Amino acid sequence: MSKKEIRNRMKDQLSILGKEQYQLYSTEIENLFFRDNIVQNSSVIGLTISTFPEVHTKEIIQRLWDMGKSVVVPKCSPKDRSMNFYMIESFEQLEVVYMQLLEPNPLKASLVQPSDIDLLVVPGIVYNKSGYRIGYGGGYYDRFLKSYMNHTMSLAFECQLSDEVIPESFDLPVDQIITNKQVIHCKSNREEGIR
Ligand SMILES: Nc1nc2c(c(=O)[nH]1)N(C=O)[C@@H](CNc1ccc(C(=O)N[C@@H](CCC(=O)O)C(=O)O)cc1)CN2
Ligand SMILES: Nc1ncnc2c1ncn2[C@@H]1O[C@H](COP(=O)(O)OP(=O)(O)OP(=O)(O)O)[C@@H](O)[C@H]1O
Repeated sequence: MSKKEIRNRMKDQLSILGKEQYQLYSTEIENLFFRDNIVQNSSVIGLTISTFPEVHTKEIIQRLWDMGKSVVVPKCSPKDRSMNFYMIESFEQLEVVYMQLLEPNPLKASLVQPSDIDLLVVPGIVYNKSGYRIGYGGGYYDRFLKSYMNHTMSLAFECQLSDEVIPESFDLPVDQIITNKQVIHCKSNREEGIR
């Protein structure tokens, strides 16, 4: 199956997830996220503002703020498919300008260098256990990750795992995936050849 077919099939599967299950699983992932050592030791964390059926992030962002951590979110540049991360202290610093996604308003938020982001939460639609993923097809994260050297992690519903994800030359894997059931250490899976 092609990347596009795998992506579309998963989108269909996720779209029928009931709101209650969506909330329950998202909260389970959120709780595992906050128990994680890397999360606890990171002060600046990059996330996207989720839209259904992505694992919820607004609740996570609010809890990070409550803990005194810094939250940075991406603004996309469609012309060169690059992203810049801005620090937000409130959801009022967000606006919709691109693809109906909430992004930081650069007039209301400050730009942060990638090297200052301790942990980056990478969005996606389908993942394998070695951390390779299929996203929305923009290639934004594939490009960004080339020069991002700190910790990476994805949040996913257990049903988003599939061994059908075959990496292409430009794909870069995440270090860890947190699902509603488990924490997957992708780096060691890659070393052991587990897909
Ligand atoms: N909530 C959330 N925010 C996010 C992401 C995400 O996955 N989730 N992104 C994760 O990367 C970035 C935005 N990703 C995007 C990916 C694709 C397209 C886009 O233009 N898609 C075209 C098809 C592109 C193609 O075929 O090459 C389209 O849908 O028409 C836009 C944004 C940043 N913000
Ligand atoms: N590092 C890169 N440099 C240049 N082009 C790239 C790079 N990475 C990906 N691309 C291009 O971007 C397009 C989208 O890539 P892909 O289908 O892997 O996106 P995705 O992983 O689903 O999206 P995302 O990374 O935004 O979550 C592809 O056509 C690919 O050729």
